[in-house]
This record gives sequence, structure tokens and C-alpha cells, in this order.
Amino acid sequence: VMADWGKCLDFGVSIARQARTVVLDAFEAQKVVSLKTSPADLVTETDQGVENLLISAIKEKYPTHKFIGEESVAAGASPVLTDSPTWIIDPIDGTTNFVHRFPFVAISIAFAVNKQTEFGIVYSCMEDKLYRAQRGKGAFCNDIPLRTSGLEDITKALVVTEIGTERDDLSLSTLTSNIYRLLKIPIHGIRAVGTAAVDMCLVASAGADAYYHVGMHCWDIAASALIVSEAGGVVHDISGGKFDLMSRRVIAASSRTVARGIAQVVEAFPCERDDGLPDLLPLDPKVIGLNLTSRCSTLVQGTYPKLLW
Ligand SMILES: O=P([O-])([O-])O[C@@H]1[C@@H](O)[C@H](O)[C@@H](O)[C@H](O)[C@@H]1O
Ligand SMILES: [Mg+2]
Ligand SMILES: [Mg+2]
Repeated sequence: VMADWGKCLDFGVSIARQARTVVLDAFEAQKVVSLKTSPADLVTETDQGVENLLISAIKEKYPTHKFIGEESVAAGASPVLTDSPTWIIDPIDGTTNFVHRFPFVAISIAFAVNKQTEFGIVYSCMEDKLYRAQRGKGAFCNDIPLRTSGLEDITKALVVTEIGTERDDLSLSTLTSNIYRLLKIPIHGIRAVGTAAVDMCLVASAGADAYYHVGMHCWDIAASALIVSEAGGVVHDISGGKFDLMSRRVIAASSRTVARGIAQVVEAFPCERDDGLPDLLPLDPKVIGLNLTSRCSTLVQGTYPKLLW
């Protein structure tokens, strides 16, 4: 019998609402900004404060539960996902937007058991849009059911992606050539909101038809990946194969056809997995005759052979 984590989800929604008031109060205030992995990877006291608020509230109610929090990991916690009930938290997704008062800032809370996401919550704070999904029970925005566009024709697609915080030549040349190749298909356009969680919720709500990215983290997308799939969308690895939450690569789309069209033109640059394992692409039954050792992104710089369907 599938456990019903509904009450846990309701608790998650209640603390997301509390956290949003903290974000709104801080949005206009002067901020103390620190740097993490690059001059573009920012963090503020509000990121840390919101994460502490969420984790301490959860610990009080569910003392045996585990956590993967963006700022806890930045402070040295290990982001290894076990079978234990685990909350995967991004306290402020879109910190650069928050610092600049660009009004797209989200709180992302996912909950996984046995490495399977049971529910996801994304609160787009300035828009006051609370997206949520429970596995097998649909996706909603402010309690209104969500469906993706279902678009099959990629030449009519509006695609969202992110610029990320990488500033090295390989990442930036891969990222910009991906945008070039997508636009040459052609597609209708490309947008970058500045928060992966909101990007993916736009796919779930048919405001965009696909999202792809290399370099984001599990906490950016754990919640919104479930929201997309519960809204009838598909979530794959950037190569077109099986999605792997810890791989830092994703395509979320209105249909498999659109996902396939994106996978055929975009390439990944090497980035360390969230769980620190060697970056072997997931063994996927659809992977036909590929030399897997040559696909270890941490060992091989550059592009991957395209998956054969
Ligand atoms: O750091 P943060 O604001 O929580 O998350 C952000 C992501 O949502 C965004 O997609 C990515 O481009 C940024 O590099 C950053 O990772
Ligand atoms: Mg984030
Ligand atoms: Mg964040």
C-alpha cells in the first residue's frame, strides 16, 4: 500500500507560506551578499535564515527525517540521498534575482522516500503562486490543476533555460552554442527567468514548452521535476536518457518529441555530480551500443554521442 504523505505535504505548504513572509520582508531591504563558487554565485543571510527556519520546523515535527539543503551543503553537509525520508530544500531559488530585486524568487521544497520524490512545493514569492504536486495525484498552482502545453512540434516551442553561475570558457561556449543551435531549428524563442524552479513550473503550467539546463543542482529542480511530470510533462537527462536527480543535467518538456528535439542539439559540459559519484550516464535500456566509458563527462571533455531511439 502506497504511504500517503498528504499530511507531510500540508505541513510543507504551511512552512513554505511562513518562509515567504520572510522573503517578502527582506526583498526590499539592504542585503549583505557573499560569494560561493564564482563571482556570480551569490548567497545572502536570508537564504541561510530561510533554510534554518524550514529545517528547524521540520526537525521539530519529524525528528528522524533527513535533509539536503543548498546552504547546509555549502556549509559542508553531504548531499547524499539515501532511502530515508529526505527533504530537499532550496530556500531561495533565484538569489541573484533577490539581490537585484528582479521579481522572480522561489522557495523550493521536495520530499523523497526511497529516493523517490513523493511531493514537491515551489512558492514563487513575488507572484504569490504556490505550485505543488503529490506523486500520482496531479499538479496544482494555487489549487488550480496544471497541464503542460502537450506541444509536439519543436518549431513552435518557447524554451526556458538558465545562464547559471559558470564563467569558464568551456561552460560558456557550450551554453551559448546550445542556444545558437536551438534557435536555428528554429524555435519560437528562449527565455531565462533566473530560477530553475520557476522555469520548470512554467513548463508545468504551459507558459513555456520546455526547460533544459546543465549545472543546476538537485535542490533547484527536485520539487519542480515532480510538478512537471504530474502536469503530464516528461523529464529526461540532457542526453535524452533517464533523468538522474543528482546529475546536474535535465530536460523537462511538454512531450517526448520536444524533449528528443532538444536532446539532439544541446550538449553538456562536465560538472561534478551533486552526490560526488563519477559521472557515468545512467544505464538506460534505450542506450544502444554506446561505449559508456567514453561518456564519463568528468573524464571526457566536450560532447556526448547522441542517444539512439
Ligand atoms: O543559487 P540559486 O539562486 O538557488 O539557484 C539558481 C538556479 O535556480 C538557476 O537556475 C541557476 O541559473 C543559478 O545558477 C542558480 O543555481
Ligand atoms: Mg537554486
Ligand atoms: Mg538557492
